[in-house]
Amino acid sequence: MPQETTSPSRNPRGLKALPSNNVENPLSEDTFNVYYDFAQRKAEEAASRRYQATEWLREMDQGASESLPKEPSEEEFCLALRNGLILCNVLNKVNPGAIPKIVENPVIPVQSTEGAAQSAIQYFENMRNFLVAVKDMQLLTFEASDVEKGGSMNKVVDCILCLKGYYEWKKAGGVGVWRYGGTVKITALPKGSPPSLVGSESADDSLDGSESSQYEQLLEFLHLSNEVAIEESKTANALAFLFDRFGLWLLQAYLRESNEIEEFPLNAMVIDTLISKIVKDFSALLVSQGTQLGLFLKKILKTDFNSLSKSDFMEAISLYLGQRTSRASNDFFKFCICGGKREVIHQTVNHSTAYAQLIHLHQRELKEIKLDFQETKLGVKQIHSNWAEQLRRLEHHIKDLEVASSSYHKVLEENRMLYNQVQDLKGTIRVYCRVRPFLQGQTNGQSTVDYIGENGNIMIVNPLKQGKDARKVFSFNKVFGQYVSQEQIYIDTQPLIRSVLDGFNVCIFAYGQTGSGKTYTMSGPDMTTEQTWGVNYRALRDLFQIYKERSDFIRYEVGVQMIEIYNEQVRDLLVMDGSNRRLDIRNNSQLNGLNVPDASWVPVSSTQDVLEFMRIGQKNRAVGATALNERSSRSHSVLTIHVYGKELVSGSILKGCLHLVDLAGSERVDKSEAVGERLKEAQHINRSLSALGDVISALAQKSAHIPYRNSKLTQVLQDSLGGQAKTLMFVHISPEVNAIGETISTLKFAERVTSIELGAARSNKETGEIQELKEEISNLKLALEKKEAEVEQLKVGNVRSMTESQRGRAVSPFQIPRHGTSSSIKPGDYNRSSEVTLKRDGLSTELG
Ligand SMILES: Nc1ncnc2c1ncn2[C@@H]1O[C@H](COP(=O)(O)OP(=O)(O)OP(=O)(O)O)[C@@H](O)[C@H]1O
Repeated sequence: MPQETTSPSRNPRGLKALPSNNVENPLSEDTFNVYYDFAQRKAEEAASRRYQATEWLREMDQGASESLPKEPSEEEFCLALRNGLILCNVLNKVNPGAIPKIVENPVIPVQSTEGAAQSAIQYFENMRNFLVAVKDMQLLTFEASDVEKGGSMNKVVDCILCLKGYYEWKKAGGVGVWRYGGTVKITALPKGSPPSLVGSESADDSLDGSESSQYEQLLEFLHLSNEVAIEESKTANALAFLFDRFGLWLLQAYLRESNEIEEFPLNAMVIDTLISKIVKDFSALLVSQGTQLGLFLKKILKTDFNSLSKSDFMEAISLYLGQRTSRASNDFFKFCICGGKREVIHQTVNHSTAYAQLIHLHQRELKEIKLDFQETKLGVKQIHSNWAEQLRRLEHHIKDLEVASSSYHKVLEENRMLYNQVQDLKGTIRVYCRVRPFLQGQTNGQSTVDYIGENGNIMIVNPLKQGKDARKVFSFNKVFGQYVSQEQIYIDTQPLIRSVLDGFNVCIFAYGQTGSGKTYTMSGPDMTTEQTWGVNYRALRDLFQIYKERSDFIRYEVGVQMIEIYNEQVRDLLVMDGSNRRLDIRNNSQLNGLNVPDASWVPVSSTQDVLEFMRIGQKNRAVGATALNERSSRSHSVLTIHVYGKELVSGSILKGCLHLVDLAGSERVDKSEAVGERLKEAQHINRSLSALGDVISALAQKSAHIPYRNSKLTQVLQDSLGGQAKTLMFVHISPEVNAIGETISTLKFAERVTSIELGAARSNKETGEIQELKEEISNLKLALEKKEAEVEQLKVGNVRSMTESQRGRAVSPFQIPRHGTSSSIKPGDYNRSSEVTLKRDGLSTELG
């Protein structure tokens, strides 16, 4: 081991730049030690590189192994190489023919003066050739003065090691450009630059020769040449290490990615491809890094060199590193924010600054979020309390509304009652108007109904007319729009049903042109669901309900009749035998309250009973087809419910009847385009409806004579139109434009009806005494009749006729038989004929 590397007193390279221990520059012991350690380390590294160069020279040249010791001192090394012989021989081995002629004088001991002179010649010749050849090969060179005493042996060592590297690369079959130490070197020199400043062949094109020279000078200035070389080799190692890691990570990542593939084709080709990809990426990365660093250095080198101190340089490097770090941190942030994989970051990035900034950013964001959260919380709380307040106010308001609404309903109810009472007192006929909706399949075209008011007004618009004539307002007791339910229609009718059980006569009839909805209102579209039940069924349901409620103090008997007026003939609809007997109408003196006493009278005790008979009646009803309506009823149907009640305590008798009338279509004859039988029907219908109009007109004018007898219809309804009855008319209209004529005439007729005052209705209630007296009179009358008949028979000796007059009179509790009413109801007979039905429904037959 040479002495200079072990002895601290020896300066292997002079250490001229290191501060010496002199009085002008006194150093503390610590500082001195630091410098000393540094100098020693440098000397050791320089010696190690020198030995490396020596070893190679000895291998390459026989002469070297003789003249150059294995581990020469710097001086020995310099002496051995000074004549350039070894260097030229070695260079010719590396690059045969590089030096065509080598001056090979016999070796003369260096101590002799002659030898020194010869050596000087050799030195000039050989050294010059060597340096030129090395320069031509674009390898590291040195200056001729470097092999003199006091020259820089480090440069000589660098040159030899560079040559060695080149040689080994070449021997290994090196292709392309060889880079010394694998690092980028400053090579390009301007013309005329001293050969000593030649760099390696790897060029950084962005740096010009002067910069290159400056770099060398800078390194010299910093006394870092040697250190740089060491650092370079360290960097090379580090890069090699990084390369390995980077490459292996990529490899790992690739293999991990392909985890699911069972049989991974790890053949040579795959490995080669992978590795070459990694190398490519890594090289690109290095080149870009190198470029950036080069730019940075250029920036520094462009500054005034003389004013650049070592600390300035270090500071600049720190600045650069700082900038790089912060840029990397930013990238790192972005990566994190973009949702990069954390574990990957932990593995690959160790940026404490980045973490710190990230944490800082997160904390700041957290703080902002917390503030936002607090604000939102407050906002929500505020909204909540506002809501609660509003809710309280709303509840209060709703309660007020409930109170107001209940009072309003009470007032409404009261109004209705009062109104009905007034109507009752006035005895006016109540008229309700109902508008039929457009039928299924009809397009909801223009409606003639323009407006329906709350107070019973309806405005009809005639699209065929212009100006004020186009609109006409009619007033009724109530107007029901197209979508009013059956239930709502019935509500105002309900009080009338109670009246029937109180002994009043009530007549409800439906008026309107064919297809305007009369049957719909009276019977409903079908009987299957209670929801669609018409007025008839609802009325009967209520009637029997009240009947039951009062059963403790009034005993009721109820019977029904159903007749049809067709072509001015009255027909019984409850016949079971299909007979088509013409029935007579008898008014005024009917003690039993039957205007058509010969029609079947059927006792009933429940809604079901009535429904059953109504079904029979509907079946028997004459139905004909016209151009206006396929199923046009061309007759008036009258369902009459007779109620007889006896108050159990007082014995008073109550007699009421309810006429439910479904009139035939009210349209004019010409409209129905009927001929023959249909024409006859239409004429009869028109006549009866005209008669109805005449009766109404006469009643409205309070005429002395009311022409009831002009039609069967007015005759049947006489009690309900003029007497002490309560009458309600449902007038129906269709909304279609083509029905406008009929609609207006219907409404005009109905308006006339509204104006009629019949006077206050009267109950048919008779006290027990009157009833007894009446019965007595009746019995006396019967007895008298009997006597008269006997006398008559005795006179003519016709005993047979007498027996006939006594036979077949069925008497119901409220059916006081009249002389000559041989066709009065015989429930017994009826029961016999409809035995099956009656038994099933459990009908009372006690009236028979
Ligand atoms: N308020 C309503 N809602 C729904 N459909 C109705 C309404 N009124 C009537 N209709 C429908 O209109 C058509 C004719 O009605 P409806 O038979 O009751 O008329 P009409 O005046 O009794 O006829 P006709 O004089 O021939 O007896 C029927 O299909 C019926 O279902």
